[in-house]
Amino acid sequence: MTARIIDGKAFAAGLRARVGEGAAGFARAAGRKPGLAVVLVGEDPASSVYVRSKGKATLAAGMESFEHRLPADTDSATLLALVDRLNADDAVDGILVQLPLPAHIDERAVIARIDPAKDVDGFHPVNAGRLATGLDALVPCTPLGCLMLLKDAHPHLAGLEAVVIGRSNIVGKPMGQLLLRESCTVTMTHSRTRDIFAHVRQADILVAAVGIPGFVQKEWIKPGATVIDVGINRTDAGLVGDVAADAAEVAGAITPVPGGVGPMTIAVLLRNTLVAAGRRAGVAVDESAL
Ligand SMILES: Nc1nc(=O)c2c([nH]1)NC[C@@H]1CN(c3ccc(C(=O)N[C@@H](CCC(=O)O)C(=O)O)cc3)C=[N+]21
Repeated sequence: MTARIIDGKAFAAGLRARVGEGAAGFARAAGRKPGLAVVLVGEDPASSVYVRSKGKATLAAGMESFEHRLPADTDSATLLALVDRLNADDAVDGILVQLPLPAHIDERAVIARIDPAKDVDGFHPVNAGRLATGLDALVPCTPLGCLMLLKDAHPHLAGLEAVVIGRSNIVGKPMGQLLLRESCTVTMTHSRTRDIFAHVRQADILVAAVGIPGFVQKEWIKPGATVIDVGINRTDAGLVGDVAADAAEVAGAITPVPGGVGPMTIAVLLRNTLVAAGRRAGVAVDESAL
């Protein structure tokens, strides 16, 4: 058997189109477009590419894009002052500060400074806490994108064994929360987990977010499992995921790299911006239609 390939690129295109319709409806009701501000400190080439594609996707969805590029030696006070200005700017519904930041800047302090209502990355402790306690939250884009792909593949997630590899605040932890919210039995594994394959082997649903190319081996996969590969690793062989390519011979369904989770991250960012705009402006946005 060979796995069905989950087409994240196509799903993301559909989501972007639905967000575009929602953005047009918002604009009619509010008299302005939803606005997303993206802040990039320094000139990391990969980050620069992502920021440009975010800007293009934002405009294509009928939203305003505000790009702020600051030099690599920008000090914390300057960056925090920019965040304060964006927090106060009524045209800005979403704020994304591209990570990682240069080492001399305290990332946590910057994230904590963003108005939680504009935190479209869902990284602010208030949003993390709201997600964990079952309140309406802005949810991190990558794990929410993974969940959308999973729900599409598996209308009934309740009771399934889900294993997450990786415990970052950006992917692993919120992914675990989302799967728990869907009533999966969730196992969180990480670099210190003993006999990790013995856990992975139980997984009906596997989400791999470790950042090690080909870390998950074919033999670890339960036959028929749904595998979401969050890894985007640049190697001499090109972009590869955290799951070995031959795992597709065993899995029931699997996301490719590229063309899987990556495109979903940007589409969900636009979704979160529309949701934030609706909540801020008191304009009804049908989140269930997204
Ligand atoms: N505050 C913050 N929020 C982020 O969401 C954030 C960030 N910082 N820093 C960098 C990472 C990375 N990221 C990606 C977005 C899209 C693709 C994507 O579209 N990938 C395509 C193409 C990959 C390629 O060709 O490079 C794919 O997987 O098919 C990948 C990675 C968002 N990030």
